Amino acid sequence: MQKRKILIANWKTYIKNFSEIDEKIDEIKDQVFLKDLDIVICPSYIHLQSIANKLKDFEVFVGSQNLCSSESNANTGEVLASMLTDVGCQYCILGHSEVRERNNESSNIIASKVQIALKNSIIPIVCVGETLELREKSDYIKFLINQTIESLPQVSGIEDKDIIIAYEPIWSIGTGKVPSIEQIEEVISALKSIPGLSAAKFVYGGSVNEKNIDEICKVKSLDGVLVGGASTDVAKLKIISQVLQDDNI
Ligand SMILES: O=C(CO)COP(=O)(O)O
Repeated sequence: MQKRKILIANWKTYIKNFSEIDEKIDEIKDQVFLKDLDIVICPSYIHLQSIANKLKDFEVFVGSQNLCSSESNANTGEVLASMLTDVGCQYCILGHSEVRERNNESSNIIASKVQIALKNSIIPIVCVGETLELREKSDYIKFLINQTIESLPQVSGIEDKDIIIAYEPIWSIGTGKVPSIEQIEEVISALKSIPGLSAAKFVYGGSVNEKNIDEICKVKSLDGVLVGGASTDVAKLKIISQVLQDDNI
């Protein structure tokens, strides 16, 4: 059975002030038509509550870009999963390569964050991806399968849980370089072979924009896309959402 398609907008730190955020959300409400698609907006922590409030009666979801790996009280500088749930956050991006690299975050830590997200009714969007060097020099499929398994709590324990696996090759993020249909297909079908992920959705991220979304939609094993830069432009977001809905990827 085909899963409902999803468009995840990772706004990273592109949008810096509340007035710009307000404008974008109003534009999304006015212009983005949703029928056969879920849209998740992932702003920085500071803008999350305001966006969740603005989107309360509108069928667009809100996600965070990380969460704390602990649930205790003393975590200076962190945001707990329960705090995210409290402000209306339904999704969370975990293991993004920018976070893995900056925070030296291991897949084991990401696995514990996935567990915490699920416990707090947050759908984890688990990012995996290889560097260009790894793709050229070693068995990248084996690496990606291992990275995915290590980034999940315990594959047998997550069966039937709502989880999103995002394949984001690091060499494609923000570079304009997009893998071929065959290259995406190869990775997605390898990741889908991991036991226990029958309920999971699989999305692609890395330089997705309004011009290449038609081509990316040819990857029939995908359930959607994770978009960075282009998602902060509502006109582009609108085109991407329309193509996803029109095309049965
Ligand atoms: O990192 C990404 C989404 O999480 C991809 O970013 P770009 O779409 O800007 O390449």
